[in-house]
Amino acid sequence: MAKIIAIINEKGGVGKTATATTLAYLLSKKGHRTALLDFDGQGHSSIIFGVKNPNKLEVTINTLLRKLVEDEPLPEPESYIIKTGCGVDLIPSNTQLFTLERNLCNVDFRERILTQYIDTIKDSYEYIIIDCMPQMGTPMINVMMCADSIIIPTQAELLSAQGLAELLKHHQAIQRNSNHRLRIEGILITMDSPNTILSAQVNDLIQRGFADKVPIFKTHIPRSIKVAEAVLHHQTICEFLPGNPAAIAYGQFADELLSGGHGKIAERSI
Ligand SMILES: Nc1ncnc2c1ncn2[C@@H]1O[C@H](COP(=O)(O)OP(=O)(O)OP(=O)(O)O)[C@@H](O)[C@H]1O
Repeated sequence: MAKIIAIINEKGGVGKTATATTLAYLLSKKGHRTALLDFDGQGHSSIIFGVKNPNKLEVTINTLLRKLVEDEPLPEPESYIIKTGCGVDLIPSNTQLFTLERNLCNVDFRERILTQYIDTIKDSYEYIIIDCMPQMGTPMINVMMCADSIIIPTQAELLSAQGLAELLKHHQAIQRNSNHRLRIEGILITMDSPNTILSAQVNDLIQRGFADKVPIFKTHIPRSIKVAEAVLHHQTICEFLPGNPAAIAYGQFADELLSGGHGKIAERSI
């Protein structure tokens, strides 16, 4: 049965998609049966994994959730799960997902629709990685209800770090009241520019604010323009340029995650 790991931060542009796609890629390369659920209406994970125009797809996660709400049978997974070239199975998304919050508002047990869906594919994988949308609300509560754990990418800048406290409150409430197994794998610092004053200050802020509350990955992902360039080639940085410092750091992050050795003290590993 799959471990469900959600990549969450309600702030936009902090590296959720880069982290979700790269982690899924690395897990698959290590031989784990891995699926990536694109749970963001922007469909960026779908695009990185080779979907040219997500809005032309017939079946996306939104279609599947709508069928569950309307008590209709789901199509066979083989008919809609996209087998990507890099070995990851993709459950795609497109702009229809932006209507999910509104469509769920009068639905009974609306916080558990995604759990219902995940239950239908969970036995086929070792890992299901969820790339989340940058906002809280019913769709994100659905994610926290079905996930085993969450990773919180945070850009090394002040405004990104400030949103963390709010997210931790949501996590605590859901863990206490509904999904007791939901744990935080850790905060992952992304787009870091080591050796800058800003990076040192934000790192210090995150340490002082959170190190006694949640684990912080020792590995930081450095900023590299090549991460954005890889997207143009529909690839993650690890496939596009395995020797790039961000690719190497993502590899170290994946090892840290799998070894369970990510502690509470963040030391620079790069
Ligand atoms: N380590 C990095 N170095 C440089 N650019 C990066 C890095 N990681 C991500 N980016 C770029 O930063 C932008 C935002 O990253 P990404 O899409 O992963 O963030 P996100 O949190 O998923 O955004 P959103 O909230 O909009 O879904 C993208 O253009 C991406 O290519």
